[in-house]
Amino acid sequence: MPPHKQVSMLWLLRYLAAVKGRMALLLLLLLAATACQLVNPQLVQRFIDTAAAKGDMTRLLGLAGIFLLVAVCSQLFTLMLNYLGNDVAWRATNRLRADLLQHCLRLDMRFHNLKTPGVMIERIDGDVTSMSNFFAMFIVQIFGSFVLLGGILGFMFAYHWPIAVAMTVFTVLAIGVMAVVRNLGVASSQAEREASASMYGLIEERLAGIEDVQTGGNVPYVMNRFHRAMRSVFQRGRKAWMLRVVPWNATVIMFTVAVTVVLLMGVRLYVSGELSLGMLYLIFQYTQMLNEPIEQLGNQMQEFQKAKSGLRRSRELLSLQSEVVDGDGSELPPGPLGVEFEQVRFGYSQDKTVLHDISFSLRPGERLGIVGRTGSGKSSISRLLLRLYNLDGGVIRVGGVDTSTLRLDALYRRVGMVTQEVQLFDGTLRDNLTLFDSAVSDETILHTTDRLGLSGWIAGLPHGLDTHLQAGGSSLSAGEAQLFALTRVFLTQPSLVILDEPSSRLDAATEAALQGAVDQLLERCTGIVIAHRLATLERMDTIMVLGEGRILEYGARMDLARDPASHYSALLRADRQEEPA
Ligand SMILES: Nc1ncnc2c1ncn2[C@@H]1O[C@H](COP(=O)(O)OP(=O)(O)OP(=O)(O)O)[C@@H](O)[C@H]1O
Repeated sequence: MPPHKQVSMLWLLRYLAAVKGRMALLLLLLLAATACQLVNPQLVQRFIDTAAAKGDMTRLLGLAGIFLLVAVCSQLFTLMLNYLGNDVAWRATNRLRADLLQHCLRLDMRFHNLKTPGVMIERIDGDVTSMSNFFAMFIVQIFGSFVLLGGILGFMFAYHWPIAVAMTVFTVLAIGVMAVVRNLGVASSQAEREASASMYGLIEERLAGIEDVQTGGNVPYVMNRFHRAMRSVFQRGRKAWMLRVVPWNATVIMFTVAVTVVLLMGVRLYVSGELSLGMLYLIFQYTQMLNEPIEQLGNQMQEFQKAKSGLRRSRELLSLQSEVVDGDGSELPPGPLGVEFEQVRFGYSQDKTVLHDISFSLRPGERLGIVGRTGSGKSSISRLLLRLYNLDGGVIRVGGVDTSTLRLDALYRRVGMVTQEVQLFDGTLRDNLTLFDSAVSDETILHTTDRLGLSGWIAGLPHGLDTHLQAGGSSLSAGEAQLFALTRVFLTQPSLVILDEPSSRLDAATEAALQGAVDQLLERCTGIVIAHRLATLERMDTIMVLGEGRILEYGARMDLARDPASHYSALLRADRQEEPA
């Protein structure tokens, strides 16, 4: 969407529709508060005129009593209005936040590769927060301001039309000026939000890589970039603020002129005896009161400008489509799933092909080991199998079904993956193992860990399954994280499992435990193991050797191992020579 394209506000109505009952109550309260505001000056006018005419004391006391009652009610209504306005804002914006997050979670990896988490936080929360006041009060206050303006001018026309005409001219002019200048700040407000999104991105990125920043002595460089980001936020923020306050300043000047004109007209009429003192007060008071709805309209225009850039960005985000589209099939055959790649071609960007013409086929229950140098495309194969990206060409079939025709959840239910990076969530070990699925009982977990030979590890933790783990992955060592990830996948009972092996060396005991767990896992499903250590491949049926995105070799492991001319046996020889060292 081009940055300056007009954005319709109508899609927001969807969010307000959910709170329409509360909105109606808000409008009722507003009408009641406005009525109180209009009535009170008239009570004072009568009070002044009665007092000036040395009228009845009981009537004066009565008027004072009613004035007090109306003033208290007006205050109460305003209080309730504020409360309800905030309530509506939170309800409506929380829905929008949830929609944005859900949408982002479904967007493809190409999108996520380009955005840092900091930027995403700003877009999901920051932009929406900038709209919250707009949600709460915009419609209500715009409506309320017009009702109040209408009421004031209506009464004035009933009392004295020339002054009413002067007030109307001023009101129309003031609103007209605001309508013309209201769009001034939108582009700069958007630029301000963009600058602040990249500042959050920078903070997040650097904190995520805190170890590298500290050990690499990069703090001055990071601070330098941070200062530049802050300067950009400040400069853009200042410009946006200045452009936002223009409408407000314009009306303040016009208002001062209007009050002077109306006051002069009123005083002249009072001196000539055409107006009572009470009426003079009423005219003065109503002219003063005009300021409030006009200022309110100005404020709302400012909020509108702030909201509009957030709104535009949220709308833009919501209109992005994931390149990976859910298919409509959900049927995969029972039992271990075969895998077939047919002339698969893929690149993360247009200009570089990472996988060329990859074709192979795995029978259900078969175990494939993939080896190859760093960057040869091993992990990319597993990402494609899980449909994290679309293919540039070819077909991938799982269980004989083209994965692009499958529903993603149907695929993920049957395929498990253990990567080198294990993501932990803030919660107990149990929650992390079951991914918050309370249907998995403790018995199943313990039975599984027992089978995998991991019960000793869990028993060694301070609170067993209730041990609290921190988000990220820092509370587990590399070996523990791998054991943990295997258990997690085991519990989902996959029919096809992909293991992206850790490259770090584990101690002998952990390695033995890990190997045992892998064997157990692969016993009941088809397995693809991306191996960095050739020892892991001893239990594989088939070997694929990848080189620069092409299959250099593919065949039965035993055959390749026996053939001295094969890449695989060359790798085995190199591995054996390395070992004594
Ligand atoms: N998210 C990405 N965006 C762009 N290019 C990528 C991305 N991930 C990987 N690549 C590139 O694709 C190529 C293959 O990467 P891949 O991760 O599949 O290699 P690999 O064989 O698994 O490597 P390793 O053994 O180091 O894990 C590399 O050139 C890499 O730079």
